[in-house]
Amino acid sequence: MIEFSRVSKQYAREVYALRDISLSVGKGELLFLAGPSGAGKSTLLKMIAAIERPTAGKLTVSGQDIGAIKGSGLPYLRRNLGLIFQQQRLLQDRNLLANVMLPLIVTGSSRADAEKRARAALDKVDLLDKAQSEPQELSGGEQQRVAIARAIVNRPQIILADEPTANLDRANANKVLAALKSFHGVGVTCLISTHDEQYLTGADRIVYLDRGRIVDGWHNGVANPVEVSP
Ligand SMILES: Nc1ncnc2c1ncn2[C@@H]1O[C@H](COP(=O)(O)OP(=O)(O)OP(=O)(O)O)[C@@H](O)[C@H]1O
Repeated sequence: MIEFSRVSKQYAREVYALRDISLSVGKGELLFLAGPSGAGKSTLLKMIAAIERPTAGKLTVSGQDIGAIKGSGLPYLRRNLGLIFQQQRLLQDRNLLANVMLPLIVTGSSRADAEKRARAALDKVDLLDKAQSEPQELSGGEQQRVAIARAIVNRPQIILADEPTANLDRANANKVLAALKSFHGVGVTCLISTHDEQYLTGADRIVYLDRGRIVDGWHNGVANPVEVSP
């Protein structure tokens, strides 16, 4: 479903965020992307959403070639993606229900249908009782769970979560990960990035990045020297 074939991303002349990445992610897989700050995790996730494009190699997502996708193809691609990125803050002057309804309203759902589905999404992240609260009344972990509800309300096939546990204590981080894993449990493909090794225990599949390359492991902030990427 997601296929990186010798993909590189070069931002400036000397800045390679990703180098020669080959990676295949199947439908319904749960994959953790690990690696220290600056390893290229955000860039890799942004490329799947065509926010950034490869500068070499080929990336396909659900059969679409990301390097070749035109502006008119982006809404179709992104309808199938649930994005949980740091930059996408919640609207502070609207309650949780309105925040989660928004992606449905902008894609033309009726208010009644949007409300029904937004309530179901809030229920899945265990926040239905706070539907009328405003974001600033919530803890960081609760805000992150609202962001998950907003990302999944369109029933995407793929969820991309960039450091969803950043700035959370262990208990809240575990709740956020449990919410994400529950969507994986119903067949959604999930890619989750983290620079924090403690959240990787029990993960089915971990891809370690270091300085833009896939490496075979990474412990206490240090990459194992053997590279598995060609
Ligand atoms: N828009 C950009 N322009 C130039 N360089 C960039 C840009 N975005 C990222 N980079 C560089 O690319 C490299 C990889 O960055 P990226 O944000 O993908 O890493 P990361 O693993 O997600 O790090 P973090 O955990 O800190 O978010 C870094 O050296 C970064 O400085």
